[in-house]
Amino acid sequence: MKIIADANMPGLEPFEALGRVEQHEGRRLRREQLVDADVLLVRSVTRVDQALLSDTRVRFVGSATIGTDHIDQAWLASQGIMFAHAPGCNARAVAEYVLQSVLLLCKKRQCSPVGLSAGIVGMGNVGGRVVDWLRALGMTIRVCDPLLARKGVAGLGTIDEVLECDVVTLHVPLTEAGEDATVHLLDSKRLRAMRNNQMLINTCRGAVVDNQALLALLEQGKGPMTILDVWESEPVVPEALYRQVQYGSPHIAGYSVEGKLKGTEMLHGALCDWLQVAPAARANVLSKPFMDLPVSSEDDLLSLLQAAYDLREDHRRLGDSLEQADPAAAFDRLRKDYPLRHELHHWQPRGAVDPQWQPILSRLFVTA
Ligand SMILES: NC(=O)c1ccc[n+]([C@@H]2O[C@H](COP(=O)([O-])OP(=O)(O)OC[C@H]3O[C@@H](n4cnc5c(N)ncnc54)[C@H](O)[C@@H]3O)[C@@H](O)[C@H]2O)c1
Ligand SMILES: O=C(O)[C@H](O)[C@H](O)COP(=O)(O)O
Repeated sequence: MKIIADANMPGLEPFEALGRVEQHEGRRLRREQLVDADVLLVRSVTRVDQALLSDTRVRFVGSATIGTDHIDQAWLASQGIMFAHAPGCNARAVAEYVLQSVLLLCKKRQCSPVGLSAGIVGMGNVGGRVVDWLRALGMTIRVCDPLLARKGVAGLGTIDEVLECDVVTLHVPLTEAGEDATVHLLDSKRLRAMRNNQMLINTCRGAVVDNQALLALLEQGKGPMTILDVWESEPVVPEALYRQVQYGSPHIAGYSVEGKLKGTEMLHGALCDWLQVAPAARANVLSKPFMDLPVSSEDDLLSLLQAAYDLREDHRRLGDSLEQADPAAAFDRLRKDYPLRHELHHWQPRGAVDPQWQPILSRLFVTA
């Protein structure tokens, strides 16, 4: 069996027991490279559709990502090609990014997040965790998720109610059709209704926010304080927009070691199920290193998060990449050569905990 996988996919060793693994650059993958492949494993930069797979031998496609907007699932189903992805794999990494973003923005505004309102758009794997963590931090929560509302989940608001909150964070899939389509969910009108003492964080997909409208607003000194991990024109990041946001990063909110490995591991499980073979036993988990917990202020919590991962570094690196001759290639290189970054549960917390900070810290250090 021939397995073609994205070059940025770690942890492929277990697949070697199932077939011959070849890695290729995901953004440049061509149909000719797949003609005699049986299995295709991608990340978000490969568009998987008829143009890529017609007249190939591929019968199983896996995407080691949460998002699936790059996959034409209807076409795969029509061809009887099995599809699997990795829901929730990097949700903790994204939630840690969002928590750090909230603390960074509050620090810039010289305010405390406690008592501020947080509006969460989309309450799935990531949004659900963000709701739980920001509530534990002492923020009041409003959520908009029309799909959950139709399933009977109570207490949800409308998008426009949620966009009134002090902090707005986006966690929806990118969808282009239907009444819940999310493309340009934050269009020019909705963005213009936001005040400049609000904060906006986008870690889902660039096109959920109309980037041109956002830039126009920010250039006039209006609009919310903004953090963008995702950009409408990736791998191109408009320098003007980068200069206007408080922090910007190259689509890496989910790039923890654990999140990436879990994505690959979930695909391995799905492929073994499909092949009806038992997955090989996994190696024992190593004991966890200690991390001291002197948290008695928001600054301490921010330092703790930044000891594991510092968003300001990603912002600086993205800025440097925009100075290079080919910024789009530099964007991809930043992602390919991304430094090792662990989720907080990689460490074992040590030391007395101030009761005020217990709710959030207990959530950060558990594995679930
Ligand atoms: N930046 C990154 O590295 C990164 C990492 C992981 C995920 N993501 C993106 O974040 C998205 C969300 O991740 P997730 O794991 O929470 O996905 P999920 O599928 O678990 O949850 C998405 C939620 O959005 C809701 N939703 C759909 N349309 C909506 C709308 N119009 N308004 C409000 N809610 C709506 C759904 O009902 C669902 O509850 C993914 O689809 C992916 O595109 C980005
Ligand atoms: O949807 C996701 O899971 C993330 O956006 C995705 O993992 C980003 O990383 P990439 O797949 O592009 O390497």
